[in-house]
Amino acid sequence: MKKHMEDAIILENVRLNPTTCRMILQAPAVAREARPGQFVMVRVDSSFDPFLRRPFSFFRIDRNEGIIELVYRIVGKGTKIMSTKQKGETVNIVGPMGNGFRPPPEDAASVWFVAGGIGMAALVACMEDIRLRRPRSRRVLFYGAKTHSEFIPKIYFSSLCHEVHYSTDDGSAGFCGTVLDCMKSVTGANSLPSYLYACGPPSMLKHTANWVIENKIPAQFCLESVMGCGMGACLGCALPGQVDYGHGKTRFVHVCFEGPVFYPEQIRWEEL
Ligand SMILES: Cc1cc2nc3c(=O)[nH]c(=O)nc-3n(C[C@H](O)[C@H](O)[C@H](O)COP(=O)(O)OP(=O)(O)OC[C@H]3O[C@@H](n4cnc5c(N)ncnc54)[C@H](O)[C@@H]3O)c2cc1C
Ligand code: FES
Repeated sequence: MKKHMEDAIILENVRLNPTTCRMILQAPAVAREARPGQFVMVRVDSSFDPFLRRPFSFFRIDRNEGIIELVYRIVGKGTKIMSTKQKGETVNIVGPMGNGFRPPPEDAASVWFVAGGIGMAALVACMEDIRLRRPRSRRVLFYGAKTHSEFIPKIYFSSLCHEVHYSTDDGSAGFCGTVLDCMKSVTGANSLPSYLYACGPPSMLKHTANWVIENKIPAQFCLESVMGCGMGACLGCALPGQVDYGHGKTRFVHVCFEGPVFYPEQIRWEEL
């Protein structure tokens, strides 16, 4: 897949909640190639400080209009600078990077999406895509966060799924507990999903992976790791896992070019 570098024009950059922003970018070259689950590397400032580009998933993609959207949580220097950018300014981006989500089988009766915190940023584009590709599948979202103020507004996802279940660690909204416990609480043994997509913090993914493997549910997981180059040069994004290229299995997977989307069997979760 062709990658592009372009100066993307900021069309909007607004807060969705106290710690999360949404940036809309006019980026026709990247948008043309982008798929859900892939990401862009953003140079947050032309001053080269911070020096390394930061990776962000495609939150939404509009190929016809040449627009991509990012939803990002402010956690450090780079994202703080991003949050100060104004409409009309540009940010240099490179992408699309990574493999992206594959669609579920044609006959998948129910597809579940499990989002933990800012992991939701990668799943909205996936839900939108599956709504178009598999209109007969029942789409159910489980959305967990530490506390209610971390949720992004439901206007961004409520029309994409048939059911939404919220959970918070502190009980301030929805089910009180983890998103996996929330899933288990609404699931009888007879109503397991045909397919599952997940994105969130490592501990959430780990527990969800054990659960899908145990219940033989086909799934894809979108993972994060701290990235240097984002394009396979530095090997800094390695995680314990295995990819079979037909001549023996590897011991590590590289999130930027073999991921960020993996089948649960490809990761050594116990070592994460
Ligand atoms: C493929 C991919 C897609 C991503 N998509 C999104 C997204 O859509 N929205 C979003 O908000 N974030 C996303 N992230 C995480 C995002 O890239 C980091 O939060 C960002 O780079 C932090 O930059 P910073 O300069 O603000 O923080 P820094 O000052 O670099 O770091 C602040 C803190 O964040 C931690 N951190 C830095 N990078 C990462 C990382 N890659 N993963 C986990 N923790 C990190 C650091 O260890 C440190 O504790 C994604 C990461 C990857 C690898
Ligand atoms: S971030 Fe450099 S190889 Fe993946």
